[in-house]
Amino acid sequence: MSLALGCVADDYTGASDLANTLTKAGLRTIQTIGVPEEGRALPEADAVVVALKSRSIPADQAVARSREAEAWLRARGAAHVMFKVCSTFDSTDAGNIGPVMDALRAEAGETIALVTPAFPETGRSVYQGNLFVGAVPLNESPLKDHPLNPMRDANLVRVLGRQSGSPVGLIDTATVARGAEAVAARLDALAAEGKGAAIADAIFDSDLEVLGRAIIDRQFSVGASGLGLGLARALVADGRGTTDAAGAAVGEPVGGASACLAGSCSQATLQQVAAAEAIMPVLRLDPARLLAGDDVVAEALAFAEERLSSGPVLIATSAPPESVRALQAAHGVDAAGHAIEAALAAIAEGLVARGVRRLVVAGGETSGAVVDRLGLTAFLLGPEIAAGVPVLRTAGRPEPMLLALKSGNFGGPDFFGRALDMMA
Ligand SMILES: Nc1ncnc2c1ncn2[C@@H]1O[C@H](COP(=O)(O)OP(=O)(O)O)[C@@H](O)[C@H]1O
Ligand SMILES: O=C(O)[C@H](O)C(=O)COP(=O)(O)O
Repeated sequence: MSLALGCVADDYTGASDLANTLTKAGLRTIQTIGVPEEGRALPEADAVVVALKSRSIPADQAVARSREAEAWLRARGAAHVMFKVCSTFDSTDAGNIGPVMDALRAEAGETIALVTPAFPETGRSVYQGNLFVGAVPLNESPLKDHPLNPMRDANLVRVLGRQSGSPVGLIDTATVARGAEAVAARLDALAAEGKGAAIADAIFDSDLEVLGRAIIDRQFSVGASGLGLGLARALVADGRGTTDAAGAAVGEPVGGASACLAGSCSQATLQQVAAAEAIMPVLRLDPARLLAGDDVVAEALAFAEERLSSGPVLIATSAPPESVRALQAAHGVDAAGHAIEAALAAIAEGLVARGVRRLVVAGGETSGAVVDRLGLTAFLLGPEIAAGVPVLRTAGRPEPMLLALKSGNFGGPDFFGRALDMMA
């Protein structure tokens, strides 16, 4: 395997989001869960996205796991490694974007890293270093109420500066408009000033193409799917991609039952769960009962068992911000989050034991818990369900499954039905 591009992603939904973008741009891409075991045979690919569940763990653990993934990618020919973070820069002042960036930049032998979470296809843009979600700054968007990392500062130069051990500069939109050489020159100038990172403005895909061209021959960058698009288009333009990769099929249909799980509490997921009630049985779990020790998992599996032969079901813990805050006040943010993730993962395992082979999961941390519990190790990319959300086919599992790992903020109100239709 000689990779054109290697990516280390800090959560599983973000990994599949990026893998989808790279595939559409013409790179044969596979997503692995963690670093593959030594000697593990993988399909031929131009790019590999190594998915880690490292966004919300202690920074030192995130750094160690990211280093392992970066080394595995370099050993397979990846000249450029991109650290994939959330398009809404999901993180806290304790990390992990800054600490992981600092470590991987050092491993790459670079003095500065270009950083941008811009992803215009989903309404993420960066202007004067400020991240916008649609028309509003990050700190006025629903991300201000995220259960694990509420985003309360839109200025990424400040946000990353609080996380990184090195000063952070800005590559503004006027510089980007002047083209790749101007961006490269600005990066070098900021490095000469002692900056270790530069937030790059980007509003349109054309800006991301400029950024991709500017850094494709460097060794390291940090971004979301938008920067992945820019890098992929630069590689394909250089003849280092495979133009027939877009929309790769997922092979033979997969039989069995279908089910959906939702742990995301994003505004988009709340709307999608509500809309799903019109097309399938929906069970809304009470996390307070779960945390009080009631066997909510058994109740959920009994609910599913009675209905799976007739069609898909949706099991959700998703709740509005005020309910989330109340539960967290009573039990703690991490304790509540981990308990709910573990419960949804146990439910997923029970669903598969009851014949589910097509599974839709809403939420990044939720997807990580579910995929790890099911012991899935790699995915092939299928068609796109919604911007940033592809159909995934398991690789290496004796009996294949189809999954959709939906980033909390992605997809329209009809997402669950649309995903199941595309998997059928
Ligand atoms: N009703 C709830 N109250 C509190 N926390 C919840 C509730 N439902 C889910 N959670 C937790 O909120 C977090 C959602 O994170 P995640 O799955 O990454 O979703 P997103 O993709 O929207 O960020 C998880 O830790 C999950 O366990
Ligand atoms: O928004 C993105 O860039 C990715 O899809 C992502 O990282 C989503 O993370 P989430 O936790 O599923 O929102």
